[in-house]
Amino acid sequence: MRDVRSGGERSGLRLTGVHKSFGGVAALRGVDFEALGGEVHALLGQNGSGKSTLVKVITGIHAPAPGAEMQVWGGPVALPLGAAHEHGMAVIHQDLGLVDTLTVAENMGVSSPYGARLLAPFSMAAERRICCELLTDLGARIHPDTLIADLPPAARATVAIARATRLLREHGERFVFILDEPTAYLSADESQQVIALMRRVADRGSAVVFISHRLQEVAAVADRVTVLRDGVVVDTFVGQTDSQQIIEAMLGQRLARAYPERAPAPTSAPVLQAQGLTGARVVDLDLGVAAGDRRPRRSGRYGARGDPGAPRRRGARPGGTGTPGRR
Ligand SMILES: Nc1ncnc2c1ncn2[C@@H]1O[C@H](COP(=O)(O)OP(=O)(O)OP(=O)(O)O)[C@@H](O)[C@H]1O
Repeated sequence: MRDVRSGGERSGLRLTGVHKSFGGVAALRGVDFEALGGEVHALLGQNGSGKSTLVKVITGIHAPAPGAEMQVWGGPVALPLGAAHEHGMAVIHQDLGLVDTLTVAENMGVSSPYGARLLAPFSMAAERRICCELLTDLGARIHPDTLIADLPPAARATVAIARATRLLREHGERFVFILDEPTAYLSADESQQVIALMRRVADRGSAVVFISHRLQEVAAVADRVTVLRDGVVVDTFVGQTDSQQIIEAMLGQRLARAYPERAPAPTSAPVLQAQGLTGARVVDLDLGVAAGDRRPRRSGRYGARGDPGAPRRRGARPGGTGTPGRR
């Protein structure tokens, strides 16, 4: 179902009529998007669907074509936006941007208003106190003198959000956080903790935009899901999300068509068979291919690109997330 009603007073971020092209490539084509305070709003789409471009328009990195409008907490803002943090908005990127060799409090200090102004007096004691206050507010018990390098991933994400809050609250009390694939390289346990963190942030009144390719996580936390396809918002799902519907919206076709049922396993004898193959990217591989096979039967570890056994490259999407990539 498509839902374009304004959230009224709860509207943390509202964009209408966003178009953005790069030369001949139309990255966004008339996008409307709204994130409400108190909600986690997942922004989904296949690679190249326009998610990053939309975030860059929101944060002022890209200027949209004339005609686009944006409101933050109900107040109109001029586009292209100047400094997003002055409007209470922060993007938390995958790498979090923390300095591993500094402590939690020092990281907060680096991006504090004092840090930014450089000339203003800086008190480490005050920084520690503020740090504890912000972390406690996020429900975290992290000592301000802990080195970032010694923190587990979910705690680091908490510090990144606390640090952003440190800066944002200079400009207001209500915030919009955009988390760009924060769980992409985390284990299931760690991801759960980051998801719980997002929930807490939203429950404290902020609008949280969650960009992810992991549909199970989206289903676990999102109050609304907006799907972009080829630069167009094709659907917004409210409440309980049905992964199949979301995938179909992302693909633009029924799943049955996109992934037809596999042909029954061939019964004929293999025309090619190999056992115990080992090489640069293959370990003890048994392989059998029969006439009519769509996929060879195999066992052993196979390190080819795209295979679940392959070492994951940075930037590659983990397999088995339920999200089909563009093929
Ligand atoms: N700076 C740019 N110059 C030219 N084309 C661009 C630029 N940025 C994005 N595009 C194009 O705009 C379209 C949308 O890209 P965008 O990066 O916004 O998609 P995305 O949904 O964020 O993808 P991903 O999940 O891979 O990050 C793509 O066709 C992309 O190639």
